[in-house]
Amino acid sequence: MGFTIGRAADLLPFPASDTHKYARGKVVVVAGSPRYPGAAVLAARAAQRMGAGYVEAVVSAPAVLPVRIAGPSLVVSDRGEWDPPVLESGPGRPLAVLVGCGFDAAGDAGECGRLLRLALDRAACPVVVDGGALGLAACDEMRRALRLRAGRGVATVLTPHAGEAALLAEAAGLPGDFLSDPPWRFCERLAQAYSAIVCLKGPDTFVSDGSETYAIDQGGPELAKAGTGDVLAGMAAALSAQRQGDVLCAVTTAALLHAEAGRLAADRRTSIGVIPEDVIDELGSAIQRVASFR
Ligand SMILES: NC(=O)C1=CN([C@@H]2O[C@H](COP(=O)(O)OP(=O)(O)OC[C@H]3O[C@@H](n4cnc5c(N)ncnc54)[C@H](O)[C@@H]3O)[C@@H](O)[C@H]2O)[C@@H](O)CC1
Ligand SMILES: Nc1ncnc2c1ncn2[C@@H]1O[C@H](COP(=O)(O)OP(=O)(O)O)[C@@H](O)[C@H]1O
Repeated sequence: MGFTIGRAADLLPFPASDTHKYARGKVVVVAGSPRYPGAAVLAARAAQRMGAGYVEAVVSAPAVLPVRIAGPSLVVSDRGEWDPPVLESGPGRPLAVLVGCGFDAAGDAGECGRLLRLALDRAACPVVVDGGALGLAACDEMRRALRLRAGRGVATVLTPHAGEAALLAEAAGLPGDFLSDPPWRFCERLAQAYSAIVCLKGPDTFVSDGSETYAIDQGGPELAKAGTGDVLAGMAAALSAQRQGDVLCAVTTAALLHAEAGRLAADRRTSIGVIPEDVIDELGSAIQRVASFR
């Protein structure tokens, strides 16, 4: 249940001296919407800071230029034209897809559903499903798609907060008294029901693949601010790309580093003042601190 800092330290993706950008992992971030463009920037930035060598942001048409300006090192494209071939990690070229941060499932359900479906069907690599895409994943059709992915041996990660987790539980027909389970058990059962790795976020965060479950309790209330979940999702996608053989531990390591970065940001800004951008800024110091346990 506990996840030691030493274990996280061993998973840190320090680059080899002869590496190149693709070898460090590519992350495709399909995120944002006309209503929430900022979520795409937070997630993509966090993926870069978590070591991904190449981050592509696939965003709504009106967001293309603003996202390019916010992140000149991001490769930005229009989601309306997103129709990728099979997205596969090549030899020495790991890949992961993040889908859903800043999706506006209420205003934009058709297009968001198309993008989620494309990500799940075409990505023969880890897919992290976050934000507005979680509500769209809460149905039998998507559960079947996740089961198929698990059967093909590719990991899917769901990152719900308590509200999104309740939607997923209800759609899977989990018992009405389900939320009275201890949260680690709830997380484990969600993972089983969705054939996925579930990262159940909250004051304590639990990460489960349905049989093994880890708890991260280092996070503080400075993280309770809109946008920190987008940061965690970007980090989880980057580490999942780089550690494809152990996505459960990659996501747990992301949650641990996220908590550490929040703490370091609070030391500087107080738990009142921290904003999600500060968590991204402190990620390097969090990595250094965790690396000292190697
Ligand atoms: N800068 C941005 O562009 C941001 C975009 N965001 C995105 O905005 C989209 C929609 O977010 P909304 O703010 O509308 O929806 P929320 O995800 O905040 O809320 C959806 C529902 O869940 C409930 N809920 C939220 N957190 C909960 C918790 N911890 N425990 C129990 N219930 C909880 C809410 O009351 C609401 O009914 C998502 O795709 C999200 O990723 C947010 O991440 C915030 C920042
Ligand atoms: N009181 C708290 N203590 C520790 N961590 C928290 C607390 N409240 C929220 N968090 C963390 O902050 C993040 C919030 O994610 P989420 O609710 O998805 O936000 P958003 O969608 O606005 O980005 C999660 O990683 C969660 O674990």
